[in-house]
Amino acid sequence: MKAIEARDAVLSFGETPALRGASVSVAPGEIVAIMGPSGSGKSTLLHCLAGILVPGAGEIYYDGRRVDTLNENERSVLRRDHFGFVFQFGQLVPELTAEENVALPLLLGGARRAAALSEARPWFERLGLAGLERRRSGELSGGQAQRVALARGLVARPGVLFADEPTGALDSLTGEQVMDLLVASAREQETTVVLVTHDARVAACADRQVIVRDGKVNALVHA
Ligand SMILES: Nc1ncnc2c1ncn2[C@@H]1O[C@H](COP(=O)(O)OP(=O)(O)OP(=O)(O)O)[C@@H](O)[C@H]1O
Repeated sequence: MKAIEARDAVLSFGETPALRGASVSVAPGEIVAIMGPSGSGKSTLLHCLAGILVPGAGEIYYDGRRVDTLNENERSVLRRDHFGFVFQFGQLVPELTAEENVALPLLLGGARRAAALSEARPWFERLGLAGLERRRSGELSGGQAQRVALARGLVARPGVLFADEPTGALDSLTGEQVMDLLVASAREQETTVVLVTHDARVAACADRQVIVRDGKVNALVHA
């Protein structure tokens, strides 16, 4: 199980400050929800933790390793080999079948096609998607597509799963089902989770909630 941490992260987009010294420490195997008003810096903090953006000041650590000092290529290898991602709109590759989408992180990690597909397939049963393996994303409901995206985020057993509004495009019942599956699967494979959400019911599924305001993590709520 792996820890992820931001220490005093500062980041501006041009003149717009997005993070003004944001610190958050997520323990190995912990599920943390990042809440806060629109524009407060939640996604920017998630992107810094995930090595997508590099803060102008401050430090990011994954499993005790400094992330923000890695170069672009090193960060992209780190993301590929250690992190999983789920976004608001599943962002499945439309040309690929559902099972090929799930297998994608394994293929990018160098697995052979047959091995990757056979690791991808059990996820369909596990997430209630049996029979949909050969569908393309245009032939899936929003909830089904998001479960495929969740399987893709977890298939390579990442150290950390980053989820940015994973239920934001779903109705509340479907969102609840996706969250239940996310939490159960992450716990089962001991994946640490950093989740951005506006939805208090989604955040309540986490072990702990942190609130971002004006680019700082300034309140802690224990679930
Ligand atoms: N690519 C960008 N270019 C310029 N400004 C940006 C960019 N991304 C974010 N910002 C600005 O940085 C600040 C923080 O944005 P961020 O997306 O992190 O907030 P958020 O809390 O995730 O918002 P929301 O809940 O609305 O998604 C905002 O003022 C936003 O306008």
